[in-house]
Formats: sequence, C-alpha cells, structure tokens
Amino acid sequence: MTDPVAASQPHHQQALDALTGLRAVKAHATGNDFVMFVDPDGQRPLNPEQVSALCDRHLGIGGDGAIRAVPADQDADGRELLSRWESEIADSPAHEPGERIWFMDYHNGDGSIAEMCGNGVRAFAHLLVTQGWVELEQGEELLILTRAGVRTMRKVPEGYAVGMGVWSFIDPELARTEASDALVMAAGLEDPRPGLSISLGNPHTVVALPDDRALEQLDLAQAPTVDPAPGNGTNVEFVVPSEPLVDQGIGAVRMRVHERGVGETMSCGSGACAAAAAVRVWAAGDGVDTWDVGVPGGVVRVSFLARPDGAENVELSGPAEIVAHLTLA
Ligand SMILES: N[C@@H](CCC[C@H](N)C(=O)O)C(=O)O
Repeated sequence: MTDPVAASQPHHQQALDALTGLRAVKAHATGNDFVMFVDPDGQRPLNPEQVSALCDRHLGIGGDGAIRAVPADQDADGRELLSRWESEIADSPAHEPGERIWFMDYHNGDGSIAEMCGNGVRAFAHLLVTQGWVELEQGEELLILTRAGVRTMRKVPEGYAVGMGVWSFIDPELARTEASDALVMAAGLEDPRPGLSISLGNPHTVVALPDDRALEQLDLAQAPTVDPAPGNGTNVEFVVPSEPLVDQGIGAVRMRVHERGVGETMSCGSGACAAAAAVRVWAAGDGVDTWDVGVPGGVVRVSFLARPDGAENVELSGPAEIVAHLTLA
C-alpha cells in the first residue's frame, strides 16, 4: 500500500517549485493564519495543489488559508465579480470612479475556495496598507471585492473593522424565532445538539453548549457531523455564554470552531459574526447589538446595525498582524 505522506511530499515540492521567487508574508488575525501575497499584474493565480503545499505546516509555510491580493480587473474571477457588483461599487461612498479595486482571492488550506473570510479580509487590508498599495487613514474606507460581494474596511484603534454585509438564515424559510434547523454531533458531546445555520456569504452552523467545561471537552480534530448539512458543507461554531460588559451594554460569548476546508482554527471572523447572530436569535431580541466573541486566539467584536428593510448589517473588528516576510526558495 502507498504511504500517503511519502507520496504527498514530491507532489507538494513540485507544487512549491512552481512558486519559486514568490514574495509572500505570513500573517494572522486572532490566530487565524494565512500565507498572503500581492499579485499586482494577475500573473500568479494559485491552483489547489499550490495552496495545500503552501499551507502545509510541515512541508510548506503553514497556514489555515492562502490569500492572493490582485487588482480585480487583472483576474478572471475578479472581472466577473466586478460586473456582478457594478452598481453596488458605483454607489459606494468608499469608491472613487476609476480607482483600483482589490480582489481578495481566498483559499482554504485544503485548496478549496470559500466565499468569505472575516479574519482574512482584515489581514488583507493590513498587507495592502503596510506594503503601500493603498492609503487608509483613520476614518477613511477601503472597498474590497470578495467572492461574497463588496466589503468595506476601516482602520480602528484595535486594528480593522470590516462591514460584513447582511447575515441571513441559510434556510430562507426559517422564521426569525426558530432556534435550530440541524442536529450537530461532535467528539466530546454526549448527544447530538441543535444547530442554527447562518450565512455571512459563507455557511456556518452554530451550536450552543451549556458551559465552559462542555466547550473544553470537545475534540474538533474530526469534523462535526451536521444533519442536514448545507449543500456546500459548513463551518461549525460551538458557543457558550461569557461575562458581559454590562455597563457598556456589550454581550460576550466564547467560541470554538471547526472550519470547512481547514479543521479546528484559533479563530474565525465570519464564524464569530454567525455565532453572535445566532445568540441574538436565541435571546429573542434582548436588545444587545454589540458582542465580544472570545476565541482561542483572542477576541473579536461583532456589531449589528438594523436596516430599513428589517435585515441587519454586521460589522466585525479586531487585530491583524504580519509576522514574517519571506521569499519562496
Ligand atoms: N477563517 C475565516 C473563514 C474562512 C473560510 C471558511 N473556512 C469557509 O470555508 O467558509 C473567517 O475568519 O471568516
């Protein structure tokens, strides 16, 4: 029988050889880590083998995902997204006519593509700002194109705040008051628990646990099972209540996450937004609009803003750091 590890090594090396000379950074946002690079002329599209080789923690650089920053008009997917979101871009106060729009070409560590990454998009903005590709003063907004649509970014004291758009139930038939639409089982749970499936452009299923002990007992080395599973798979967030900042009206939860296409990660920004949205549904509109979500890699803040049509915009804020500049050998 073929040894899968031995068999994968030449394959990984071949994939990395094709990237020789690539200048990249290793970045993280609350411990959700990425291999990132700027591709100003759209000459370095990534294939799934290259992504999984780059993200391999032993044979590559290591990361939960890989992110390529490319001007949208220099990339086939970027051009398709530019035309799909044309009117939203034109109407955005964050965009000047003729200004370059950057596309976040996000890949999960296993080589699959995801629509959105809330931590990644903060790291993405930080890369563009620190390398001088964009200027972003406090108070200004930067428009970024993602596979989930147009997102706006601001610099804030704790790092960056990104407008994540509107959250929605994955099942459009689900009423605002319904507590669950799936059963979730994971190692460390005694019985399957109800989960609520929420979209932030990418899919999430959020599960409430009774206490910290239950959260700590989970073994997320294996993917949880979700029944019924959303068609394209799902990220699964487990949440428990945490100490709120009562005087400031800020709610708090702790969360662990198993990410689609990655495994357990130290943080998931879109997952934190989904977790806070689910908790608000379960709390039946108790009026708390801002939530601190504690993850193994730190804390991110999630805020909800009601829109005239009854939907809610979500903003995610938190830090982003670049830890190394490197050139692929
Ligand atoms: N870590 C991300 C989410 C990345 C994508 C996810 N694994 C998916 O497949 O949807 C975040 O911070 O949002």
